[in-house]
Amino acid sequence: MSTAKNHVLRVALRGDSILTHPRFNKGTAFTLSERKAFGLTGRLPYRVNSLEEQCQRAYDQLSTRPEPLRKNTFMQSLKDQNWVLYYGLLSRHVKELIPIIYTPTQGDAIANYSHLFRRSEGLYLTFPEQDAMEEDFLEFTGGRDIQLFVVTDSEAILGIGDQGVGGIGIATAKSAIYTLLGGMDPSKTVPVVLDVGTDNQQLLNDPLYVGWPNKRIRGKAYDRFVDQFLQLVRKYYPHSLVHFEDFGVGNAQRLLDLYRNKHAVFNDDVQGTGAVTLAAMMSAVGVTKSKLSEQRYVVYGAGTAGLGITKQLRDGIMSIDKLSRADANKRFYLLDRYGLIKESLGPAGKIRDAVREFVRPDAEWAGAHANDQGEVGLLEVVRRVKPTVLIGCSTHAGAFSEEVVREMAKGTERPIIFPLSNPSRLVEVDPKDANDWTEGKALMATGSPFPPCKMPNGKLYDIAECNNALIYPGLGYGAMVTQARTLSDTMIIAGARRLAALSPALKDPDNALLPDFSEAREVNTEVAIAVAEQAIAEGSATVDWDREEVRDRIAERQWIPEYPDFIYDPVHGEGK
Ligand SMILES: NC(=O)C1=CN([C@@H]2O[C@H](COP(=O)(O)OP(=O)(O)OC[C@H]3O[C@@H](n4cnc5c(N)ncnc54)[C@H](O)[C@@H]3O)[C@@H](O)[C@H]2O)C=CC1
Ligand SMILES: CC(=O)C(=O)O
Ligand SMILES: [Mg+2]
Repeated sequence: MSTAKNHVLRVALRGDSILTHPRFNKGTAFTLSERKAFGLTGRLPYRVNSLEEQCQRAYDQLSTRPEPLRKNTFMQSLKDQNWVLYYGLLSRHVKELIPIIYTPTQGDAIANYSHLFRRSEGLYLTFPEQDAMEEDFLEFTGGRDIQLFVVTDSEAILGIGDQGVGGIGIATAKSAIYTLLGGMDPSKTVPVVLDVGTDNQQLLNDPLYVGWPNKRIRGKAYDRFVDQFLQLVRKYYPHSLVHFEDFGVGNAQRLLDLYRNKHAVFNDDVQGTGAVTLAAMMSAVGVTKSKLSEQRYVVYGAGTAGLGITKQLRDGIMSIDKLSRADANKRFYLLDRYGLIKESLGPAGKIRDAVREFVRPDAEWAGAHANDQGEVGLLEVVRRVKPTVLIGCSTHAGAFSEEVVREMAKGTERPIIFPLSNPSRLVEVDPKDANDWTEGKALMATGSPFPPCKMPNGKLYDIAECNNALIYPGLGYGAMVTQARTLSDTMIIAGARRLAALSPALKDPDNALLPDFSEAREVNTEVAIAVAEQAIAEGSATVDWDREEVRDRIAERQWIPEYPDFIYDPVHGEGK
């Protein structure tokens, strides 16, 4: 709740109102004088605890719950009660608890949202209520200083598809990560779900489903609804950042392109995933002592993340190795459900406009082994292309089979293999298997956490977690804190380069390609600094800081989970 130690806050609430308000509640940590001033003496047991003691107690309670989903519901109820304690606990156990409040466990919580539902959190904008959207928006935001909206329409949640209203759980989780790892003040962040219905039949059949039980709205009506929301944001919060999360493949890139020149918008699945993968790739080519432009990239799953990664790597090749766009594009081979994306898929309507730049010429594939429909599969692509890099974002578990991985290893000394699909069960290859099949030569990164692998020399190889959470809080915070008008491609590349510069593999090539998640807060702060410096350098920042003061300014402003001292002020205090 504070941005600095010994911060003082004037608060207008008292009695039960302050105890039940998660932003202001301190529970047993209210001091004796605060208890008197806020009418709490009879409402609390005698002993005053420190935050440290509260965290210890909460951690003990959490530890009695063996299953991750039960830990997740415990954390959720802690968040409903006391933000400082929730973030205090998380920040003391970052690596252990991120998988509980985020992927993979949050995916299960979202899939069970209507059954686990206890309390609403965030802004629910529902299609049939669109006429009242402005009223609902204003009622919720209540004139508060909002800096960030994290919005989803729930069509493509974390690799588990359309989750209807339950998708609010990704907006709340991504917001919490902004606070935990980026230093964003949680009272200035709004998670939003645009409930435009769902095509998930299981949810539609469920009598307990709490969302709008209707088929998903598409086309112009959908666009108008999304636009209505964006107009409100632009009208009332022109300096805010809008973070799009887990929109479907037909909308993610399209909405980003539509709004990027009108407001500071960011699509995490496209840009965040692209940026973290670029950083991991820079680190991998550092190990192989080669260049980004010298790789042959096979990207399996050309959806939102796959294409976002491809474009970000392509932009990286252009800006770092100075290749032309056309030459950089040629380094990529994309595959989707119909195999390799090549010209002849076009007439059958199997190529999305968005991937056109990366379509391979048919002539190049004359004589290739194909199925009856002329589709060329992954193994054949690997045989012919001899990729140095294989990236998975397909949700096709096990797609990188032993045959594929061994074939790849024949063509390159150190295969760079990034199976990035979430949750863990959908990974394209278990890193342990890829490690065995390549005799420890593979350089790997995954989307969810995996245990280290044993290399033939007996050393353990840590698997980098190439998840956008290692970078998006810093990208967003850097843009937000400088009130940048846009989060530009150059700001994103600056963030990715800073992340790559922190890679443990720079010290020892046997180390992980990215910093460990236990350091994710420090890492994201560095990313935020790089983004802010770039925003200032390119003139998109609206603050008048010198580049040299960025680090100090960011440190001053970051929200940290510590209790401020409260002064009761019924007239001017916060919380009224
Ligand atoms: N590590 C990270 O930070 C991130 C990981 N992801 C993960 O990437 C995966 C994909 O996410 P999105 O791109 O948002 O989904 P998406 O639905 O936009 O893309 C998936 C693509 O894979 C294709 N695909 C599905 N089955 C396939 C198969 N058998 N063979 C070839 N292609 C196939 C689909 O046609 C689609 O184009 C998910 O598991 C998601 O959790 C997404 C964003 C960030
Ligand atoms: C990590 C993430 O954004 C996803 O899996 O969708
Ligand atoms: Mg996502």
